[in-house]
Amino acid sequence: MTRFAANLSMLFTELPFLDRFQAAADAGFTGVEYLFPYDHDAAVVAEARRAAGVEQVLFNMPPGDWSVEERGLATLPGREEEFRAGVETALQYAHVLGCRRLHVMAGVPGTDAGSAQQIRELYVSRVRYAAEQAAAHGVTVLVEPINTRDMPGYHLDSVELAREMIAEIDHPAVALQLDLYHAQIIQGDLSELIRATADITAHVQIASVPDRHEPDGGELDLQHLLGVLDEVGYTGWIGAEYRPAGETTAGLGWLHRFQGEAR
Ligand SMILES: O=C(O)[C@@H](O)C(=O)CO
Ligand SMILES: [Mg+2]
Repeated sequence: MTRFAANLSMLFTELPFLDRFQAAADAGFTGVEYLFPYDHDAAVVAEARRAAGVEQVLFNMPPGDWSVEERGLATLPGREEEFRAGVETALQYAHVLGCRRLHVMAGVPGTDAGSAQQIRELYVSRVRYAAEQAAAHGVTVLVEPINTRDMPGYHLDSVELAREMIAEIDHPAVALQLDLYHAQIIQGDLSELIRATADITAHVQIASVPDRHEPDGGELDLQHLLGVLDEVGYTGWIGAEYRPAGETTAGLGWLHRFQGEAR
């Protein structure tokens, strides 16, 4: 049975954050993910999760100052202390929330961040550090290629680069977060991509392309993609990370259709 997680940063935003857990459960989701829990006390978020009876699948490590377009610290020189403190905070939340996956965002290094080689070395050392800390807590650190139309200048802008980085970091607690929405915009050829990355993929996300709405519309064929994930033996979670075209529950026909099918 395919397991779908509601991304609470995008779904059920009609409701306050803490109410979205129950809304996701009521809609039929068995797991949740979101970008950041840090505006709330970990115990309060954990109680919302527990009361709703959903699994905490994923969230992101602190990204720096989101309001000034910082999108992760892993490639930003001179932010070592903040990066390490963020790893610690994220692992504390993961412990309280019972979460086994943390996304570490690469960041937008900018033109004054150093040479390509220096940025690469910094990225490798920071993600390796996060993985070493995470492994001690039974947590896997994920890296996610993001398309630069949505996030201009984002460092990890291709799946090929993610594979190279994972190989170079060479730590069992690092894996790929394969967001099929970004991957379609970056390169397409998704069936082959799912097959080629099956050995390193620990989390998948879906949305329609190009609008990032419900995953059963636009240029992707969700039924086909779920079939390929089945074919390669993917048994992990699939995050529904899209902006609903209208009210969230009104657009959940896809969930009922695919969850209802014995897969
Ligand atoms: O795809 C996305 O945007 C997210 O998965 C994320 O973590 C960064 O915004
Ligand atoms: Mg994503």
